[in-house]
Amino acid sequence: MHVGTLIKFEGVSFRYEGSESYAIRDVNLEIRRGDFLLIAGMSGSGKSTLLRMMNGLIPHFYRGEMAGRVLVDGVDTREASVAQLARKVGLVFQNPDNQIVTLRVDREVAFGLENLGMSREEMVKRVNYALSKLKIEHLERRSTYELSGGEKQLVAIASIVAMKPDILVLDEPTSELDPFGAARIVRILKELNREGITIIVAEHRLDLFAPSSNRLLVVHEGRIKFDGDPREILYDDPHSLGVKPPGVVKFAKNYGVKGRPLTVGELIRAAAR
Ligand SMILES: Nc1ncnc2c1ncn2[C@@H]1O[C@H](COP(=O)(O)OP(=O)(O)OP(=O)(O)O)[C@@H](O)[C@H]1O
Repeated sequence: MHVGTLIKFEGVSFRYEGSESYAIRDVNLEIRRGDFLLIAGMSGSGKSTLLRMMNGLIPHFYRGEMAGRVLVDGVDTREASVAQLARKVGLVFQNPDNQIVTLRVDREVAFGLENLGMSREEMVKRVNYALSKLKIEHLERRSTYELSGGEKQLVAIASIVAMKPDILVLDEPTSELDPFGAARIVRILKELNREGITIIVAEHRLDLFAPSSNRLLVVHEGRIKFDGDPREILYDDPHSLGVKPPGVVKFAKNYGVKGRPLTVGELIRAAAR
């Protein structure tokens, strides 16, 4: 294993119980410390399944047939409990309603910390840290029932950020958010990444996430079909893998702009050259 490898998949396949086909097929993958890894692919391609294998939800909670092994910081996920893995890998669920379990925002953000046996003083610090990182201090005393879908998504992320995991895994974190809210999530994740947290995010909104990612993985029918620089696949042949190229890419190709820009800013600079 390379120095700096945090998560390693070795010949991993998984079939959910009751399902005839494999959701993940023979996946080999190394995720390194500091990566901002974006996972794309059509609906049902296996993105959520891959993420569930990174924190042990598979095989500990989801039943099925698994081949190969997943190592998190050198530990086989089959040999560690989900609670142990949660100290390293924080997973934000696709649907915040499946994650939020308490009635008030501050309690929700503290919930995971209570299970770590942390002092009250440290817990208050962590809750404040997470609320301020997500810029949702104003929601602190609100009932979780009164939150909008977007607010719930931010609270769900804050409750994982409070645990300060080495690796933050997010399954479509912007599904409930408008473009401004989604751009805010990208900024927050970028900041966390700069602070040393490894970010892994499954998303359909490539236009927002690709510019911040150092690496893009395209999953197709349970297999990794591309693993590399986002600019490469988005400019070469995204359609063959069911990936919709961002508007900037379409524009740059139509008008022959060089330099493979991914953001409007890059596009303008490239066009001016
Ligand atoms: N809990 C489950 N039980 C049985 N089959 C499942 C379960 N979860 C996912 N699957 C199946 O596994 C395959 C991969 O699904 P997965 O949810 O990993 O894809 P995805 O790329 O995350 O999709 P989406 O973008 O819609 O979230 C699909 O065929 C799906 O029907």
